[in-house]
Amino acid sequence: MNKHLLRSQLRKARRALTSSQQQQAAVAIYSQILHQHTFRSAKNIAVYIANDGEISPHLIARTARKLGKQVYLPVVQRDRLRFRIAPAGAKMWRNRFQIPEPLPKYADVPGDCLDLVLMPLVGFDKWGNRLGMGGGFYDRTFACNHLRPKLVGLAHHLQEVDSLLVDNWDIPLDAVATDRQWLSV
Ligand SMILES: Nc1nc2c(c(=O)[nH]1)N(C=O)[C@@H](CNc1ccc(C(=O)N[C@@H](CCC(=O)O)C(=O)O)cc1)CN2
Ligand SMILES: Nc1ncnc2c1ncn2[C@@H]1O[C@H](COP(=O)(O)OP(=O)(O)OP(=O)(O)O)[C@@H](O)[C@H]1O
Repeated sequence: MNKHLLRSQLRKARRALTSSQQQQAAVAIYSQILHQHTFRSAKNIAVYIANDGEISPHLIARTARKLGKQVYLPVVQRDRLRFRIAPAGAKMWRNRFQIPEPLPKYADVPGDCLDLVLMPLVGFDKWGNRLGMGGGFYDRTFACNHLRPKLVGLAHHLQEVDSLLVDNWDIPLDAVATDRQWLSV
């Protein structure tokens, strides 16, 4: 199946989850991540604001701050992402995709300054290939091999597919955390 069709089907399935399913999934994924060495050892962690039925990392972000970690959110700059410090209750505006971003008064850094990036995804397979929203933002941001942080996709289990078609610009994930399992690649 081509990326376009698969993307629209998986997005539809994700959006069809009820709010109680979403809440349970957010708790489940939080419990998964909390025990992982990649999370415990990370000092600078990027999360995202859930959109379009994505699994929400808000519980992870809250605990990360309590543990003294610095939490960042992606900001869209031209064709790639930078990561802006997002303290609890940070003031936000919406970007061109209507996703909230912290205001520019908070400092931002390039992706290679982070230890761990929790990434939204539309689909994934057991080899850590990732299907995103189609903008190529994460792929461009982490195209450079050296100094790449740990990239961990967060997903509802229904976002797993047998195998994704891989393009040469696709950057594979180091792991995928779902509401049911932790998959190290
Ligand atoms: N929560 C979240 N934040 C994120 C991403 C993401 O996938 N999820 N991104 C990951 O890259 C970046 C933004 N990329 C995005 C790319 C396309 C669409 C999107 O909804 N496209 C709509 C059309 C929206 C419009 O143009 O107004 C669509 O395809 O229906 C959203 C975000 C940065 N922040
Ligand atoms: N490193 C790169 N250099 C130039 N163009 C790129 C690069 N990575 C991705 N692209 C472009 O981005 C477009 C979208 O790629 P793709 O469909 O794989 O996005 P995605 O991974 O689903 O989205 P996202 O990373 O935003 O979640 C492609 O048309 C591709 O040409």
